[in-house]
Amino acid sequence: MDLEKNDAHIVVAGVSKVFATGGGREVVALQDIGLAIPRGQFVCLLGPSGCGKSTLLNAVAGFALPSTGTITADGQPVTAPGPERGMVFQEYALFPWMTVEDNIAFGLEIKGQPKAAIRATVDKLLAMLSLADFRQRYPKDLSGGMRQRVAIARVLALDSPIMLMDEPFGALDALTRRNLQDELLRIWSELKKTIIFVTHSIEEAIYLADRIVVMTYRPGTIKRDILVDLPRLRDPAGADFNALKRELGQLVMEEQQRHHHDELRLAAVD
Ligand SMILES: Nc1ncnc2c1ncn2[C@@H]1O[C@H](COP(=O)(O)OP(=O)(O)OP(=O)(O)O)[C@@H](O)[C@H]1O
Repeated sequence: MDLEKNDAHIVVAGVSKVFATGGGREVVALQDIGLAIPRGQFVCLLGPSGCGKSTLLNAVAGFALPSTGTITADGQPVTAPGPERGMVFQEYALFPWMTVEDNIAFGLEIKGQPKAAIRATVDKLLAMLSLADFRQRYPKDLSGGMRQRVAIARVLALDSPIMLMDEPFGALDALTRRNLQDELLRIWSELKKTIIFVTHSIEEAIYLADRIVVMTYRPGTIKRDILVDLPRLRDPAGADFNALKRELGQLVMEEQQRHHHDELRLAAVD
């Protein structure tokens, strides 16, 4: 384990996060989370609403630091957002007044890169994400799937070795979602990123991940940490896929029920 930790790209150690919710009440969103993520691993955080997936991702991103515990990326403590950790949100965080190419170029311009280098990177990413015909469009004139391609290209432009993705495909229809999952797998295997990907969807987690971390509902802890060794591209209709889907379904259902009971209890108190 120590060897694994020394080699890990991201290390989360003893992380807890407590939110004060007013009236002296507290929510323990995360409790004693420990994870060592090797370079290049594709990790999915899976669990029902409220189990702390986004809280954990935001802590790794440096947006909201843990109450206790430490997170390191490449051996460096995470104390703020940084260029080595790119984030893709569910809601496409694009600038509506900028074209596709300007959205992708934005981070590079901030970094002060020369114009020719920016142009070369943008062209490469437009081709990689099949956006070349859309470079002059504005976000409002794009479908949800296309917008999310631009959001991914924007993070890739910064060349972050770590990609943090918070339900990035949650708002897309099934077909577009599968297309983007396939694109992401292709990009991941080509660029060798380390990815932490939050999802509610068991099928999405099995389709994408090397490793699935199932979380418990309040306090958010690690319920199960599963390595997925099914060959890629995975077949959602396959027997092994479905056996794992059933196993994970059971685990997630238990936590969903705890969520449900908690809501009933809180409603009774109010
Ligand atoms: N800023 C905050 N203040 C108070 N409580 C919070 C805050 N952010 C999150 N929480 C609580 O912490 C718990 C974990 O929330 P979090 O959003 O991380 O869960 P999640 O698993 O990502 O859920 P979802 O899938 O719905 O986004 C929830 O009970 C939530 O209500």
